Amino acid sequence: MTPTQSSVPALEIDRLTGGYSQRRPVLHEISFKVMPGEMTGLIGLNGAGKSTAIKHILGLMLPHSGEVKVAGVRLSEDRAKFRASCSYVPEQPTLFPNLTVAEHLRWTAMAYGLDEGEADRRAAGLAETFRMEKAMGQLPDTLSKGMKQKVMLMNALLVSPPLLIIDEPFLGLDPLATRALLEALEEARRRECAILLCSHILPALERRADHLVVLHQGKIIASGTPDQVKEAAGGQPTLDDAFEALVLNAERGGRPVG
Ligand SMILES: Nc1ncnc2c1ncn2[C@@H]1O[C@H](COP(=O)(O)OP(=O)(O)OP(=O)(O)O)[C@@H](O)[C@H]1O
Repeated sequence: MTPTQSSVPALEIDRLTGGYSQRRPVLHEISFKVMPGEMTGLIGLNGAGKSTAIKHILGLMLPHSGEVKVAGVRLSEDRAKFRASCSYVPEQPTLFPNLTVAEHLRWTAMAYGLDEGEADRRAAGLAETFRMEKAMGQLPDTLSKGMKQKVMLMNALLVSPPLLIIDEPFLGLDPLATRALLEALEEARRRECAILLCSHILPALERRADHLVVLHQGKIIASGTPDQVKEAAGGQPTLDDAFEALVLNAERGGRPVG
């Protein structure tokens, strides 16, 4: 049987061991999948290995062993397709100093070969969603930190790739922008976009994520739905409580759960 598009994971990580040196890997045999239309939260303490995992997913670092597939393709099989299948919003916005907000969106639409009319329509919708209509003609230097982050998010959402990876999106955003982002992510999911979201703001993930992957010292110590993770942590009432219990358990040498 030929698999349909939505039966192919947008992201599949299989027993990935990796990091900055062969002698001291950061990640140890991590495995998880994100299906089209799903949102997975990747959580862990500072230094747990989340950014290192993202670098492997983006193909910026190669596995020591195991593999990463994006939309069913390994980096070594088809570099261009692998790279075009995911879009990444880093924690620190990186914008072109000489392009206005509107020009960033136009440039992204051109780079990804989007239909011009459709891209303009989506860009206008995103500007409205993020309350950025009045800022469309401004250069990055004249924008606030949160507005710069909105530009990054608008560019990623304009493309709507099979896999969208967002690192700590909530920190710089005001409450309306946070709500707008969550709505825009729901809309992206309806278009079968898979989302991997790294954040230390656990209540948002508890409410919105389909799955969670809890990383500690480069190993997955729990995974599953938010309810399964809370249950695995001894029936904790909130994800914050569950996370703390799981980390303390792992530090006492407890077995991974989930
Ligand atoms: N460029 C690097 N060279 C060598 N080691 C690194 C490098 N970047 C990170 N590390 C190490 O890799 C481990 C995982 O770091 P990583 O940045 O993946 O953590 P993180 O989970 O993203 O943390 P945070 O929540 O603080 O962003 C840490 O021990 C860190 O010291």
